Amino acid sequence: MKIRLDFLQAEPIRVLITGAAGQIAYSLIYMVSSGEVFGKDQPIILHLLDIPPMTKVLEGVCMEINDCALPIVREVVATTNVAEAFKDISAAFLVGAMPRKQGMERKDLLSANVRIFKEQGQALDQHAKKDVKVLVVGNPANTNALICSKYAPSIPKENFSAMTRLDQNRGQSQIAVRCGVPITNVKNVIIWGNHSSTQYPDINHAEVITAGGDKKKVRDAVNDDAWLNDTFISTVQKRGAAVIAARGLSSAMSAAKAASDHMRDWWQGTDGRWVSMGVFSDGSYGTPAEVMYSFPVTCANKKWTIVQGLAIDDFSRQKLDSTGNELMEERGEAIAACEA
Ligand SMILES: NC(=O)C1=CN([C@@H]2O[C@H](COP(=O)(O)OP(=O)(O)OC[C@H]3O[C@@H](n4cnc5c(N)ncnc54)[C@H](O)[C@@H]3O)[C@@H](O)[C@H]2O)C=CC1
Ligand SMILES: O=C(O)CCC(=O)C(=O)O
Repeated sequence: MKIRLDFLQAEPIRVLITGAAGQIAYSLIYMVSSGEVFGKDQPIILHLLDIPPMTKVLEGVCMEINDCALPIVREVVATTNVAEAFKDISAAFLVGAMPRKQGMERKDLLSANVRIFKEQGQALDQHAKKDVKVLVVGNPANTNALICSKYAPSIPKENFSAMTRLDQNRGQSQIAVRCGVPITNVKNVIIWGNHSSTQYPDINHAEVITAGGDKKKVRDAVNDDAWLNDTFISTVQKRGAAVIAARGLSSAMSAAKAASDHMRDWWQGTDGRWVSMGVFSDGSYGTPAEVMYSFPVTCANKKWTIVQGLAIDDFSRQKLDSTGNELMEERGEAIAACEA
């Protein structure tokens, strides 16, 4: 499919979405193609990858992209060929993987999904641009991102990230509802660690503009430590499972929105706002180095920087350590699965 619009001057960039026939991609493709992520003046060539049994579904998705008549979409490369999918790409959303079913933990997907990310790491290494920005969404996202980067040694480790933005959005939304304010009034909710039930949603540095217009610490505005230290944390940690129980399918619309938010902020910058991203840990805050740990970061010039100097109390310390331990365990299992 080709749509050519001569008035768009910028050179198109190639953007890959894997799992393109799946449910997250169904929302994500539109968000990316509407200009939300890379900018309304940035033409794109969409690369869509899925597996051969999904070819017909992928054809239907391509028909719909055509029918959306999207000004920035110059071309669609829909394929089941990994080399073609990764050729010359500048950004990748690695969504394609098996989702968990009711009763499973995300790490139960590890052995099935980690091999996909080994293969795609190798494909990035061989075919993608060296400054490609990679967002891993497929679970277990942090460890899949680590494996992807391990098998793409020619691409800087800083170019790989895992999605914890959905958890951040969930946390901010819980606080906004509790305080009775719009979501835009809440900032600096942090997700530390793994995108799993050990993640630590931390409000100790978060602020809210209250309904009365005052800027307050979230802890003071909510004024209910029992709710903040227990119900809030477990609601965010278990939100994915709650959606599966309700829908019979895992979160998709909200996951696509979070993937768009994550890549947009990385690409276009956060202007000082903190966002949470799973990134290659340098050991900041006493976390294990060389795992993909979610930190608060700011982004500028297409680079992320970990927010430093935050006070970590004993309650938080224990939670940062426990999710870090899980990531180290996953790393060991994933490397063993890739080498088997
Ligand atoms: N990090 C996060 O916050 C979130 C992560 N997820 C994860 O995202 C992943 C995708 O979820 P859905 O879109 O709902 O699943 P889905 O099952 O609807 O779609 C997945 C698609 O990936 C394709 N696929 C499988 N293996 C592939 C491969 N090797 N290459 C390319 N495509 C492949 C499948 O054929 C399918 O079309 C799951 O692992 C899910 O757990 C979902 C929500 C949030
Ligand atoms: O919970 C899951 O395993 C699927 C989707 C997900 O990761 C989430 O909703 O947070």
